Amino acid sequence: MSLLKVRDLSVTFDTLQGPFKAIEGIDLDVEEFDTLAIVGESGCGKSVLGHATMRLLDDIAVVKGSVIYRGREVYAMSREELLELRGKAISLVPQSPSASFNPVIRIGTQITELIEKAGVAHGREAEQRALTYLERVGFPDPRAIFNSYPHRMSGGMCERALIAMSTSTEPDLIIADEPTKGLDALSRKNILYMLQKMTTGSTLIMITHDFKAAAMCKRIAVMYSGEIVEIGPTRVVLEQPTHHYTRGLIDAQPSRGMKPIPGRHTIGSHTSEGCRFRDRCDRVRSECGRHPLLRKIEDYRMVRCHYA
Ligand SMILES: Nc1ncnc2c1ncn2[C@@H]1O[C@H](COP(=O)(O)OP(=O)(O)OP(=O)(O)O)[C@@H](O)[C@H]1O
Ligand code: NI
Repeated sequence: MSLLKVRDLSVTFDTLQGPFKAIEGIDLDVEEFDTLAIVGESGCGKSVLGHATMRLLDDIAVVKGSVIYRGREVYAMSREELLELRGKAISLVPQSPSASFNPVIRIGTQITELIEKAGVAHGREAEQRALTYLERVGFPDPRAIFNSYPHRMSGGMCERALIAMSTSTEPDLIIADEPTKGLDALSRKNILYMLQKMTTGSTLIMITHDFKAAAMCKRIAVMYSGEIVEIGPTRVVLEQPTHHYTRGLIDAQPSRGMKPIPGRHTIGSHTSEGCRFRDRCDRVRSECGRHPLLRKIEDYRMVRCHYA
């Protein structure tokens, strides 16, 4: 049984300009101890997918489809079940540390509270656990960090504390949203090392722009304009991308000369039929006027292109 099973998931936001479809037709299976990177240009729906998985989107989001965690439908869970899911089973490391830490409450107090709320430990024991996790993420003086305020810490330190907090309840699944965003090269390397160490023994979904970060995951899913366009083992996908968008993204990486993908990433306006990437694709043919399905091309490998 998959740990997480997403079926035909779509999210539409009700906006002043009308309905805005952020993700559509997402199918995903994540096995226990799997590590999956989700990549794609800004606005393609990565964070929306992460939040929808935990039923964290607000009411203006219309969610269709299904998210099944350990055989249970997340969208049919009671309030209590949801609290348990978010407190203990799945942990989201949000895109900006400032969104998860209150700047004026000591780091230690916040981690301790989370541990207590999840029912993992209480009082002194919870505090001790917070200290242990701060130590595990490499703070040489965990007590000093425990007593610090988030607004006084650097981005890299905050991200590290966030990883300590998110793993302190020992969740089965960790969804890390852009853990290396805005960090310098050294902090980035540290955070990736830490994330890898701290998620050993759990399942990880890492949302990222950074292919170096993605490379630490066993599998990679590439999203374009609200859809998954390619998914497979990371090494194979990065070495032999089949979708032209994946190829474009790889060539746009700094290590590959930052060659930009021509054209603009259109999001949310999927009124027209056909492949969403066709305006930017250099092998477009008449067939591309038909919307391609995500289809299997090899074992464990799927792509949404008529010509792959
Ligand atoms: N609450 C909301 N209301 C309306 N639109 C939203 C809302 N949240 C997200 N969106 C839109 O949905 C689309 C997908 O957003 P999302 O944050 O998932 O992108 P992303 O792939 O995570 O991008 P980034 O890499 O910049 O974080 C964007 O166009 C965004 O503006
Ligand atoms: Ni995002």
